[in-house]
Amino acid sequence: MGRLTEAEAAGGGASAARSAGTPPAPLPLTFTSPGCAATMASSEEDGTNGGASEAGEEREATGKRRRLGLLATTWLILYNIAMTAGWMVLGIAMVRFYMEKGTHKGLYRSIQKTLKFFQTFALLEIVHCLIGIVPTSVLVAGVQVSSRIFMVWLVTHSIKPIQNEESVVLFLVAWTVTEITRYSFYTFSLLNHLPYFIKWARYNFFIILYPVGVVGELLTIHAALPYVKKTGMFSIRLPNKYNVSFDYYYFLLITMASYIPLFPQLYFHMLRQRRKVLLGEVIVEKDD
Ligand SMILES: CCCCCCCCCCCCC[C@@H](O)CC(=O)SCCNC(=O)CCNC(=O)[C@H](O)C(C)(C)COP(=O)(O)OP(=O)(O)OC[C@H]1O[C@@H](n2cnc3c(N)ncnc32)[C@H](O)[C@@H]1OP(=O)(O)O
Repeated sequence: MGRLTEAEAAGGGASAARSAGTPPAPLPLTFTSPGCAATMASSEEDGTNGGASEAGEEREATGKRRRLGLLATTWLILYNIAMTAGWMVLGIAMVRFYMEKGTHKGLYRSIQKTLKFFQTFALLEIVHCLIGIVPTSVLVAGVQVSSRIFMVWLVTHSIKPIQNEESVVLFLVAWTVTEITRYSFYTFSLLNHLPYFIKWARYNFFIILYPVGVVGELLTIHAALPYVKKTGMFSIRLPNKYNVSFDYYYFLLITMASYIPLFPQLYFHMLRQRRKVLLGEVIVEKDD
């Protein structure tokens, strides 16, 4: 499978696709698409003409909202507002804590309830995708959300001795800035009043924040390893009546290793989204 840039799609690429008997890919993928894309890679097919005039974009957005339905749009607006507010509260609490105490020690403890609530609430993103009210790939959303839930509940919440690690602050800051930007981007987009700065921030901040967040997460899991090994927490040893064994220590090692194939997929997905939205590049799959 090859890919066409916008210029190719407009000219030779599109005609090549036509002459091959393949109709050009429908652009853009709308909210009425049947559910979510099935694979991470397939999410790149949803080309959008980012180079269209503002009026065209607005018409397109309005059309999209109409097709999405009032109920789903209203729900998404409320959801995104709530999430923006939640992550803002978290961000302000972190800044206040640091200004008052002058240390990061105790910071996680002070914000953990808000963090757990809003990060767990983000499970709805997988639901949104499954029921087809957002066009994100269910795999992309699933990997993103489940890795966060794992970090919050099965690592940071469960392993108290690591809660004061600097690496926890690293991923908390990366997550918080990202989510305030991301949810406000969705909110303003749904309201058809998207300031350019928010759009720019949504598709540029991640370039630094994604690796920073991943480093924070990996260092935190790494810091947890000695404790997990010593205590044998969440592990099941043989012999037992079910004849099964599970070692959380090795599970953590495997999880760390799984970042190697999975993180680049998410990162490149975001780079493709960036090219599409900021640079107006249309990526069209063509048959070889
Ligand atoms: C059980 C053990 C599990 C262990 C797993 C281990 C896996 C390890 C690998 C994972 C590493 C992850 C690390 C991560 O946690 C670190 C960080 O997050 S650090 C901070 C930086 N992070 C980021 O920048 C995150 C970037 N990620 C995202 O933005 C999303 O999660 C992602 C799902 C990747 C976004 O993808 P999406 O395809 O949705 O992109 P867009 O935002 O451009 O949206 C596409 C279209 O969908 C519409 N949309 C999406 N969501 C909404 C919504 N809530 N409301 C309204 N509309 C929505 C959006 O408007 C776009 O529409 P259109 O194309 O029509 O304009």
